[in-house]
Amino acid sequence: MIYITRRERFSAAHKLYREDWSQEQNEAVFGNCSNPNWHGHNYELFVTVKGELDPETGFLIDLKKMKQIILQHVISKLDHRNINLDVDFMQGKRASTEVIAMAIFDVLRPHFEAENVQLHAVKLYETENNFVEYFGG
Ligand SMILES: Nc1nc2c(c(=O)[nH]1)N=C([C@H](O)[C@H](O)COP(=O)(O)OP(=O)(O)OP(=O)(O)O)CN2
Repeated sequence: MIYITRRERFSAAHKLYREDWSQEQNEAVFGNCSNPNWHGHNYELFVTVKGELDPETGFLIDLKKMKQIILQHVISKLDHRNINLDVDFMQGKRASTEVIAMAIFDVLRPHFEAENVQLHAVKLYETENNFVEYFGG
């Protein structure tokens, strides 16, 4: 079993809030991340897949293919977008780093399975100090 990781980046706006809470409640729980007029992050995404090497190529999966899957299904939907409003796979979900990482995992998993590799982990940095790792449910 071997693992390979591709890094991508995207910039996006979001806020952390619940519509069923007052602004005061949102601020008490989410702090300035609940600012009504949004705020942005430069996210860094690491996607790791695992499987067996193809002895003919020495590849687990062609990194160009890996890049294309991540760009098509994730980055193109998130980059320069509002995560709360614009992103189909985030509708009805909280835009926390944890939830975004889990949603990205669920989006990507079938596309890598179709390439005969297993999605191992999604690591998502929201800031240079804060990141989440998700290994599937
Ligand atoms: N469990 C979570 N907690 C928080 C999340 C989250 O996604 N999951 N998100 C936020 C804010 O959106 C934001 O990421 C926090 O920003 P900040 O604290 O400013 O992060 P920095 O790394 O820049 O902070 P330093 O204090 O400079 O380390 C809050 N909580």
